Amino acid sequence: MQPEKYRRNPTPNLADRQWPNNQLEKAPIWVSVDLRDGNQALANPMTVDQKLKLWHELVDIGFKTIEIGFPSASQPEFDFTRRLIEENRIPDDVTVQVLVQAREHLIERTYEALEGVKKAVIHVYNTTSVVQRENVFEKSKDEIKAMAVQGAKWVQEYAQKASIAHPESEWVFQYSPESFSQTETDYAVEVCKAVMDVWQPTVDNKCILNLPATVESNSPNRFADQVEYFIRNLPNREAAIISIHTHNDRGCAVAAAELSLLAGADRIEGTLLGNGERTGNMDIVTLAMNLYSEGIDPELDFTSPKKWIEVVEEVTQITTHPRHPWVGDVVYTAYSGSHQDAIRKCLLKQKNGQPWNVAYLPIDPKDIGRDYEAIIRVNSQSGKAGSAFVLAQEYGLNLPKWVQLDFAPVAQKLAEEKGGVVSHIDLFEAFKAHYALGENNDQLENYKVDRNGESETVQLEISGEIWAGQGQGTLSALCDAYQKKTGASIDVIDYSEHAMHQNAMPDGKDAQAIAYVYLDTPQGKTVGIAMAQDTVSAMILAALSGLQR
Ligand SMILES: CC(=O)SCCNC(=O)CCNC(=O)[C@H](O)C(C)(C)COP(=O)(O)OP(=O)(O)OC[C@H]1O[C@@H](n2cnc3c(N)ncnc32)[C@H](O)[C@@H]1OP(=O)(O)O
Ligand SMILES: CC(C)C(=O)C(=O)O
Repeated sequence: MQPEKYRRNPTPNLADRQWPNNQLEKAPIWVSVDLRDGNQALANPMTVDQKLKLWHELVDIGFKTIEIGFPSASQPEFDFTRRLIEENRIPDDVTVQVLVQAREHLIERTYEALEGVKKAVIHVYNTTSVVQRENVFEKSKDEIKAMAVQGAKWVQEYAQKASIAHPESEWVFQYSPESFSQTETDYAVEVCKAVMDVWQPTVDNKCILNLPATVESNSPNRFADQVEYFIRNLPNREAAIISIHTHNDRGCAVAAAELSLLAGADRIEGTLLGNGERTGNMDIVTLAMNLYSEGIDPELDFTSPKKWIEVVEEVTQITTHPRHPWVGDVVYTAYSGSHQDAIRKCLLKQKNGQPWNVAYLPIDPKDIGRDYEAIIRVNSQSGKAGSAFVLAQEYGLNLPKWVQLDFAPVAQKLAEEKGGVVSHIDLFEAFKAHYALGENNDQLENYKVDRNGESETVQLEISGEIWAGQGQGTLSALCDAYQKKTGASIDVIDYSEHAMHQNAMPDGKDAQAIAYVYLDTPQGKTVGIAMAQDTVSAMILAALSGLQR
C-alpha cells in the first residue's frame, strides 16, 4: 500500500456549520436517474423496450421527475424519448428530464427529441473540477465558466425556438457543475451564479442547480459542509432548487445525500438499489426507507418491492444482494438464538396501531411486502425461541417454555445434522416424531369424565384395560388412576392447551385441540403432548404420552 500517493480533497472550513443541528422533517423532491446514469453504467445498455418497462415501474412507484436518458447520445436514446411522447405515456403529473453536454449540436438534437413534450427538464452540465480543468479540458477557471455560460445560453435559445412550434411545452433548466465535490466550492458558486445570470430564474420560476459528487471523494460530513457552504453563499438562492447527485465510491452515497438534506438541499437524484457508474449512484430505496423508519412519509411507494426488483434485475442484469438495506432477501431474518428470542417476545407485545417497538427489526417487514414467516430461520446457532417461533408461525403451536426447553436439543441436533437452515416442515416432522404425535391416539378406546361438586372421576379404557381414579380435576383424577393401576405416584407440574390450526394434525386428521402436560414421575420429569378433536381427549392423551415417554 502507498498511502503517500493520495491526498485529501480540500473542502470549506465551515466552523459554524448548521447542518448537524438539523433534523429531517419531510421527503425531498425525488428524481430517478435509473434510465440515464443507471443505464450509462451498463455493459449492455437497456433496449427501448426495457427502458419502457422500467419507466412504468418508476411511474408506479411514484417518481414525479424521471431522467429518461441522453437523447442526443444515440438513436435508441432518441427513439425512447420519442416513444414516450408520441405514445402519450407521460402522465400529466410526471416531468421527464434529459441530460446533455454544453455543446450546441447536442443541445439542438435534444430539443428535437423532445418536440411536443408537455414539460421537460433540460439538464446541461460541464465539469468544474480541478483535475478535469487541468488534465482533461486544459482550460482556465474563466474558460470553464464560459463553457457553462455558453451551454446555459444555448439551452435557453433552443427552448425559445422550440416554443415557436410548441408554445404549450414547458421547459425547466437544470445545470450541474459536474464533479462539484472535487471543485473549489467558491468557484462552484461563481459558475452557478453565472449560469443563473443567464437564465434569470425567479422564486416562481426556479432553475435547478444539481451538485454532484460525481466521484465520491470526501467523507459525508465534509460533503455536507460543501453543500451548506454553497447554499449559504449562492446569491438569489430562493430562485434555485438545490439538487444533490451522489455516487458511492466510498460506500457513503446515501449518508452524503442524507446529510446534504440537513444542509439545506431540496432534491435528490439517485437510482433504485443504487445501480450506476462504478460503485453506483445513491440508492433511493435506502434513503427513502431511512426516512420512513423515522416516521417520515417518503412519498414513494415501496410496499411491493418484489415486482419492480424483478424488472430492475432484468434490465440491469444485476442481482440484488441478499443483505441490501431494506429489501434484501435476508434483511428481516434472524438466525441467532438471542435475536430470535427478543424478536419473538417483542412481536407478542406489539399491538396494532402502536408505534413499532421490536428489537432487531427496524421496521415492520409487512410494510414492505414481507411476511413474518421469513423473520426467524432455525439453524445451529438458534436457541429454543427460534423453533418455538417457527412452530407458532407455521402451525399455530404455542409451546410453553418447558416444552421449548425440552424440544431445543432435538432442534439443535437436527440443525447440526442438516448443516444449514432447517425448514419448518423438517422441524414439525421432528416435533411430531419426538412427541409421537398422533401415534398412540388409538390406545384410548373409551373414557368417561364425571364431575361431582369439587371432585372429578375418570374412567378410561386403555388397550383393553380399565383405569379409574378421582381428583380435583381431570389430570389429578388421571394421576390417581395411574397410581391405583401401577402403585407409582405421579404429579402434574404444569399444563397448557389451546385450539389448533386445522392443517396441523398429523396424517391429515382434523385436530381441534392440543395439550401439553409436564409430569413428575418416579423415573423423572417428562413432557407429553397430544392433539385430538377436543381438549379433554387431548389432555388425557398428552398425559398418557408423557407416561409412555
Ligand atoms: C458524470 C456523467 O455521468 S456525465 C454523462 C456522461 N454520459 C455519457 O457520456 C453518455 C453518452 N455520451 C455519448 O454518447 C458521447 O459522449 C456523446 C455522444 C455525448 C459525445 O460524443 P463525442 O462528441 O463523440 O465524444 P466524447 O464524448 O468523447 O466528447 C468529448 C468531447 O466533448 C467535450 N465535452 C465533454 N463533456 C462536455 C461537456 N459537458 N460540455 C461541453 N463539452 C464537453 C470534451 O472536452 C471533448 O472535447 P474534444 O473532442 O474537443 O476534446
Ligand atoms: C451529469 C452529472 C449530474 C452526473 O451524472 C454526475 O456527476 O455523476
